Amino acid sequence: MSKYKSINSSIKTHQSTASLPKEEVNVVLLGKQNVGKSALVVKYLTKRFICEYDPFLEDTYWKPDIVDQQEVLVKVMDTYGKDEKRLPYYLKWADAVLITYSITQQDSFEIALAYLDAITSYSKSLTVSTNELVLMLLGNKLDLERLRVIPKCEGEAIAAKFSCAFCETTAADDYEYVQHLFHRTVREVRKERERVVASNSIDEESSSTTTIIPMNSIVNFHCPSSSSSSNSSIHFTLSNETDKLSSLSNIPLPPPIPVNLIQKSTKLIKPNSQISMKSSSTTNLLLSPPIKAGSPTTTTNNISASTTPNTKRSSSKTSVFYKIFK
Ligand SMILES: Nc1nc2c(ncn2[C@@H]2O[C@H](COP(=O)(O)OP(=O)(O)OP(=O)(O)O)[C@@H](O)[C@H]2O)c(=O)[nH]1
Repeated sequence: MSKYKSINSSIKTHQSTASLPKEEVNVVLLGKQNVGKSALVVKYLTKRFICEYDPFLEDTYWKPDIVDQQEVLVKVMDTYGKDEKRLPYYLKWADAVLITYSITQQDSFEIALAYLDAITSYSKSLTVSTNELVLMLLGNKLDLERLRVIPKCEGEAIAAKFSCAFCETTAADDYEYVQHLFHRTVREVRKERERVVASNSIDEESSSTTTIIPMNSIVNFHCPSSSSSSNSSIHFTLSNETDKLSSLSNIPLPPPIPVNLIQKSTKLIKPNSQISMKSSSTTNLLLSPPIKAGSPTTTTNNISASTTPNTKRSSSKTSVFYKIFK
C-alpha cells in the first residue's frame, strides 16, 4: 500500500452537476516534482495542507466558486510533471497554466523556465487560433522565506521576459494566499476573454466592408507584429478545437485549412495582437461571453473530482520538451 495520501481520499466528491455555474475556467499546474502543485490544489479545494501526496497522480478536480460576485466553475488539473507528451494536451485543455517552482529550489526555477520556453516554442507550431491562454509563473513555498534561493525580482524579470503573469504563494500558510492565487487566475482568464470579445467585434466591423477570400485560395498567412501593452498573458493558437468551436453557434466556422497551409499559419500571438489572414479576415474566435468585473469575493465549498488516466512515461528525447524532463 502506498505511503502517500491520495488527493481523492482527502476530498469530498460532489458528483451532481445540475446546479454548477455555467462559466468554466480550466487551470493546469505544471512544474518540477515536489514544488507543491498537489499541495496548492488540495489547499484550494479543501483549505487544508497535507504533507504527502501520491506523486504519480494526475487528476482533474472542480470547485464552484464566486469571484467578483460571479459564479464560476474552477476546474483544476494537477499534473505529476514527468511526461513531455502530455504538454500539448494540457495546453489545449487549459484556459490558464500555472508554471510552478519552489522559491527554495534553483533547479525547479530552471525547469519552470524550460516550460516557458517549451510552451513558447510549441505555440509556434500550432494551427488555427482558437484558444487564448493565460500563463502565470508561480513561486511556491513562500512560507520558507529563510530558505529562499530565487529572489522575487528574478521571478518577476522572467515573467516580464515571457510576457506572463507572476505570483508568489504558499500552500502551507493561510488559505487566503491560495484563494488569492486562484481568484486572480480567474480574473486574468476573464480579462482575456473580454479582450477576445472586444477584438472580435472590432474585426467584425472592419471585415463587414472586406471582401472575404475563401480559405482554400489563401496561399500565405501572416501575423501582425505585437503591439502589446499587457503583461499578463501569452496567447497562442491550438489545433483541433472543433468541440469548442462548434458550440459557438453565432460565429461561422472557417472551412478546413489544407494541411500544406497549416504549418505556415502558426504564430505566437502576443498580448493584444491576433493572428489574421492576408485578406484581413480573422481566425480569432470567441470562447465565452464578456464578464463584468465586480467587487468582493466569497467562496463556496462544493468540490468534485474526476480522474484522468495516469499517462505512460515517455523516453523520447526528440521533442521540444526534452530539456524540461531530462
Ligand atoms: N513549507 C512548504 N511545503 C510545501 C508547500 N507546498 C508543498 N509543500 C511540501 O512539498 C512537498 C511536495 O509537495 P507536493 O504537493 O507533493 O508537490 P508536487 O509538485 O505535487 O509533486 P509531484 O506530485 O511529485 O509532481 C510535500 O512534502 C509538501 O508538503 C509550501 O507551500 N510550503
